Amino acid sequence: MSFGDNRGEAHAAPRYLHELYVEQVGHGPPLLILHGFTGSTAEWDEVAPLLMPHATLLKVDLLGHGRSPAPVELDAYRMEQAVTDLLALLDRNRLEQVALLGYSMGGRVALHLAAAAPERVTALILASASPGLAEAQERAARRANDEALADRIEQQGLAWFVDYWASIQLFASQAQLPSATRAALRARRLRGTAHGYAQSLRGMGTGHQRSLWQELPRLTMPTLLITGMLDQKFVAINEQMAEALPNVEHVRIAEAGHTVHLEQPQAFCEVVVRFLHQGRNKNH
Ligand SMILES: C=C(O[C@H]1C=C[C@H](C(=O)CCC(=O)O)[C@@H](C(=O)O)[C@@H]1O)C(=O)O
Repeated sequence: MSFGDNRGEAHAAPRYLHELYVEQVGHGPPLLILHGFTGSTAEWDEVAPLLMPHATLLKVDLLGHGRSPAPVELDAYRMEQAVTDLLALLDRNRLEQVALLGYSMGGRVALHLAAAAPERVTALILASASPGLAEAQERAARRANDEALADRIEQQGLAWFVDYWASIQLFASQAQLPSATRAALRARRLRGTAHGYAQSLRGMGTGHQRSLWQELPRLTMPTLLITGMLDQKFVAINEQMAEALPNVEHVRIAEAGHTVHLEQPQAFCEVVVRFLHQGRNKNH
């Protein structure tokens, strides 16, 4: 399967458009929101009520997650295929343009969509995201790590992986969350499947995508980068992204780590809503 050069067109045919699970709620201009690895539409449960009065939320379960399928073929998970299916979803909903919000892995998908079809994206919100790894050697090493983890997910099973994943350093700040919040996150992750997560990692993992660092300067849509101050790794990545993006604001949220919308939902939504209204005011 061949893909376009990502400059406005992908040659892949929409393959999963009718199988993607989509929820639409809210009132206002459309906001397509994309969850992170091990997430789903339920990822937004804490923030949807705060965002719904300001936007029509188009929540999607990416392949291998939530109530969307987990195909066997790895090409299904490639970023270019995800972009093609999401653009077809917008077409089906007769949405010429949307604002786009992606968290972590969903932010990497959002960046691919914005790079492939910038004319479709009125505003880009990236929460704890990255444009991938710049160096081929980094990508190769990450692919090897992700492949090994994917195999382990399938060998050790879902419960093992969910507990392992919650324990990684990147999510250390979540230890401060109420136990009920952590339990709800664990329950959400357990509603996925070991196969779906493993396949997503093999097809859409950080090491499997191309680097989008060189594409950032041509993304002229208003872009909001959100990171948690306690997530030093992604604060640093997003500071570098902000240097390359031409129309960008980087907001660092206090007392939050990687999953800002879970750790500081009110602050997260205030920043998102202000940014969305700013963009609308400029267009009128
Ligand atoms: C562990 C690293 O990378 C992973 C961390 C975050 C991303 C993600 O989507 C996590 C969502 C969540 O569980 O809340 C994930 C991704 O982008 O696919 C990364 O693999 C790291 O140290 O970079």
